[in-house]
Amino acid sequence: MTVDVAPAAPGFVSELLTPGQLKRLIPRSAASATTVQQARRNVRSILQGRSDRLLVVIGPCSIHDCMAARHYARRLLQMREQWGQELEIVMRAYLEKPRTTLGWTGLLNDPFLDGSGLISHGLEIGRSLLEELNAMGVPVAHEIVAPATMSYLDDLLSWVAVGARTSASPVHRQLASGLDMPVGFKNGVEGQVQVAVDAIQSARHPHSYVAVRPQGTLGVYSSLGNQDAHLVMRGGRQPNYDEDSLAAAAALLRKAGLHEALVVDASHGNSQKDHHRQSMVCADLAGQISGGNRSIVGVMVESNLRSGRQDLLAGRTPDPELSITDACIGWDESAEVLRLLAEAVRARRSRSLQPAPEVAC
Ligand SMILES: O=C[C@H](O)[C@H](O)COP(=O)(O)O
Ligand SMILES: C=C(OP(=O)(O)O)C(=O)O
Repeated sequence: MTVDVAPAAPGFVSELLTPGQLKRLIPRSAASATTVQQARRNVRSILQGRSDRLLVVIGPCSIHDCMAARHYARRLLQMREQWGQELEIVMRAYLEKPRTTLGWTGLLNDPFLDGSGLISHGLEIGRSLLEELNAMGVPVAHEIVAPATMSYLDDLLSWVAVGARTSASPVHRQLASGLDMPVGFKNGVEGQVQVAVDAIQSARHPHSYVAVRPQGTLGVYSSLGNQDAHLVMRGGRQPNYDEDSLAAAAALLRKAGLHEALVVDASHGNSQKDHHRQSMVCADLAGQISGGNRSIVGVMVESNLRSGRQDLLAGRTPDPELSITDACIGWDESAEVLRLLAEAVRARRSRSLQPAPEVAC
């Protein structure tokens, strides 16, 4: 939903707390800090090939109801425990949405789902939720849409995406170069992979750029470069999760001197926005992984408590368990996808434990 009544006059409408003030108001607890630090370390090990587990970023396309998000997280925690040997499960807790044209832009921007755009409330509600999820032991993922809001949330995030609409953005690349967490750059909406490879190369280098300081003023930030910037294959006009497309992407990474680590998004261009296809994409990826593919290091899934999506209608409270942005797979299907991916990791592991076939001289 967007504001359909133009304001009387353009201009600033309210003050925001500074990032430092919000972090003092809603501090990161010791339990949360442990969740974040462990998850970042685990994801880095996977991306760098030091762990043979699979990163799985799974959860709602967007969060619009905090109770439902907590409920989802409690279920996901059980999955994290059940499949911890095979999977590093990180919850998609996206609080901002990039839109192709118009539409609801996420809990941070419009927490009351009515176009009132009370961002100051959105930041407080969003930060509290992320703190709670981490304190439960569930690490979270987010997409960087508005660079300025990252300084309000960065200490609570274990993985972030730069989306298909922003991988080419110099500002996002610079910001990624200074983040202390793995950043996945998605291929472009039309399916262009090179733009994300270029982004990774840029983000791995040091940059100097204008950034929001904890005190809320602007400053020049000098980054060291982010060695955990990596590629996310999300499809475009055509899916790109098949063996040939992934091999072509791995070749582009190799050519650029980058490690061949691929996270594959089962949704978006890879499902052609039909949520039912996500399980099929995951089954295909599970087959590639079981077959020994080591460049697939992660999978993304859009999943919610209930399958499908709903329109956000003025004056009607939406179902808390059903997506108001992209359609998602429901809980049972999600649990099945996680089982399948975990088994694929086991199969890949057992392959590498088998003695190499004898070669006749
Ligand atoms: O994942 C969410 C959507 O794909 C993204 O926000 C764009 O959505 P839209 O094309 O409906 O605007
Ligand atoms: C917008 C998203 O993805 P993409 O950038 O791949 O369209 C998303 O994951 O919410």
